[in-house]
Order: sequence, then C-alpha cells, then structure tokens
Amino acid sequence: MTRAETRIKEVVTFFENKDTFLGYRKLMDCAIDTQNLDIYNEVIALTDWKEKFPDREDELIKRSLQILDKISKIPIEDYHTKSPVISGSNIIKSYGTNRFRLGPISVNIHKGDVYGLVGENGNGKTTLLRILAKELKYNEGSLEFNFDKDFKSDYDLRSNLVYIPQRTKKWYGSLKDNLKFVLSNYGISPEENETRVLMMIARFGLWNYKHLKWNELSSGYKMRFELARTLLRQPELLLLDEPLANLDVLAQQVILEDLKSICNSINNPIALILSSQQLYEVEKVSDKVIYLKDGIYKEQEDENTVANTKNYLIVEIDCNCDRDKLKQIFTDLSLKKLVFNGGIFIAYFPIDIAFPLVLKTLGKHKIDVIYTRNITKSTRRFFVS
Ligand SMILES: Nc1ncnc2c1ncn2[C@@H]1O[C@H](COP(=O)(O)OP(=O)(O)OP(=O)(O)O)[C@@H](O)[C@H]1O
Repeated sequence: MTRAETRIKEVVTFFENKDTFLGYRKLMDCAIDTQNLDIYNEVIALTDWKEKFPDREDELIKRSLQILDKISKIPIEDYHTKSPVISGSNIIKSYGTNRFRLGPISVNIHKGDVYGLVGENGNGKTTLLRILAKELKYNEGSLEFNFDKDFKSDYDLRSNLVYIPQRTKKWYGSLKDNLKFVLSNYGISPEENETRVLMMIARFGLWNYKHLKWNELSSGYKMRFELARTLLRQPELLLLDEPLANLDVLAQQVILEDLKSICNSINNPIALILSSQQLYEVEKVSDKVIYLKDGIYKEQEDENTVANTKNYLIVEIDCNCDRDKLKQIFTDLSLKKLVFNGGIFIAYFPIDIAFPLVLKTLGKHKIDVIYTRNITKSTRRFFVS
C-alpha cells in the first residue's frame, strides 16, 4: 500500500467512526496533496454546504467519502527526502560580553519532521529560531540550507523559509483579500488564486471569518490566518515562535495535529520547528524535542550533566494527599526523592520500577489522584526547580 492509500484509508476509518471533525480536516489534507483544482473546488463547495447545514452529519460523511474516492484515483508521488533542509553546526550567538550566549548548537532539520523547541523563559528559543530564519547573525559556526527550490538571494529564501514571530503585524482589508494578495505575485490566474485561497480558508477553519478584518478576529484566529498565509507560499521550512500562545486548549491540540498532518504531506512535506511552553502537547506531535537550558541544547551535553535524572523512573502526581503519606506508601517501591513542584509532586524511583506498579500502589492506598503521568522521557523532567 502506498503512503497516499494508507492516508486515505485512515480518513475513511475516521468517518466510519463518526469522527467527522478530524476526518474532514484530514480529507482536506488528502485533497491538498493532489494539487488538483477540481478536487479543491469540490471540497470548497462541500465546506460551504457543511457550514450551512451543520447538523447533517450523515450526508456530510457520504459526500466526503465520494470525494475521497475521487482523490484515491489521482496518482500522488512520494517525496523522498534524505538530506536535511537545514544543517547548523556549532552555532554560537552572544549578545555581548557577560550577556546571554546561545550554543554551541548543532542541528539537522529534515522535511516532514516536526521539532518542538522548549525551555524556560529567556533560554534562547527565539534567538535560535531567528538565527535559523537568517534574521539574526551568529558569531561562530555554520548554517547550510538545502532547499529543493533554488534561492539566489535572501529575498528568494523568504519563500522557502517562513518565520512567524510571537507578535505578528497588523494588516488591512479582509482576511480573504489578504490571502489573495499573497498569491497575486505568483503569476497564476484569478480563478486559481480564488480556489487556492478558499481551500486554505477551509483548511484552517476560517470559512465563517473570511470577510472579517484584523481587528475583528481573536488572537487565535489571527494565528490561523498567519498559518494559512504562510502555507499558501508552500514553504519548505516553517519556523513558528509560540504559535499556541493565544489559543485555547482545544484549539492548541487541533492546530498541532493540523500542522503535523500538513507538514507530513506525501509530496510536499515541510520541516517545522515550533517553540512552545505547552510541553506535553508539543511532545505529542514532535518527532524530536530540542530542550534549551541557558542557551545549551540539553541533549548535546555529556551524560554527566543529565545523570541526575537519567537513572530514575520519574512520575508526576497531582493528588489530594500530603507528602508524608505519599512517602509512606512508596517505601516498598524504594522511593528515592519526592519534590513538590508547582503544586504537583514529582516522585523519583529506581529505573527498574515499572510505572504500572506506581499506579497500582496509588490505587491500593486509595489516594485521591487528580492526575499522574510518567515523565521519565519527557522534557518536563528538566522543569523541576
Ligand atoms: N537584542 C538583544 N540584546 C541583548 N540581549 C538579548 C537580545 N535579545 C534577547 N536577549 C537576551 O537573550 C536571552 C534569550 O532570549 P530569547 O528571547 O531567545 O529567549 P526565549 O527562550 O525565547 O524566551 P521566552 O520564552 O521568554 O520567549 C534573554 O536573556 C534575553 O534577555
């Protein structure tokens, strides 16, 4: 089975399970992979219908499956990627003597992969993103870009590589007109421009917002607009600084899933690096997490510096229980350390203790657990004071 067939099959399963919200978004990704404007127009018409008749789920599923069937007949070539789209080697950036210093940092970023960039405030996330975006000069090291589309100048580079900062600029006119403006420089017909823009509007859930102006949109929708605007340019590398900052919890998950799916395109994959404070959400979609501490990429440090967290099963526990009680119930599990961090306990056990055993112990002693998670492999373990 080809990747395209697998993807379509997955979408059919979503619809079969009546997971229509997810299914429809994934259907749009399959449609975008075809780059076929007739398919785009069918999806656009269905989106318009869906918004008019939000309660007619069964019919929506039926019509979606019909489009999927058409999509399945369009051959889609796999993109084969081996070399990284960007390679940074021993990059160092210093803002001056005795001031913040980033690096040395070495990274290889591949198309189709999502990289989460995490770290406490002021640890160099924005600095690294701006260096990779060629917005900021570095002092030492090297940075190589290896795009499929040639670039002769930094101006050309801007269409291969897009950086969306934390605070985006105000724009004027309607959302749709602003998107159409992006494509007006690409020498395509007005009809194609309209179709591509409407497809992107549909993809980012902006259908009912397309005629609104900047000041009529919430921050979350402004971010969706920025993503739609960016993806119209079909970049190869996308750098997002805190894209989740203004989104509600559900919207954060939706946007992350969408970004992952879009970047994983079969024939047009994108390398994505996004910085965020939403650790778990980001870890869930990231192929790799880059954790910065005082400007250093933690994974690159030698083993000794991470040894203090390396040989433990580390468990985060939020419960209505005092420290002494927890210490007592975990005695049999050879509890090594119990830290109270931000209202939540972080318990360290020997690495050979299995997490289910911790759950069993909590259950056996009827501890009123609000939430628990094994963070042994999560970068969350570094965020303990
Ligand atoms: N132009 C500048 N001149 C001097 N110092 C700077 C400059 N820009 C950033 N810094 C310093 O560099 C350090 C890293 O900043 P950076 O914005 O990269 O961190 P960050 O991890 O993105 O932080 P946050 O999570 O708060 O956005 C900070 O100490 C900051 O004060």
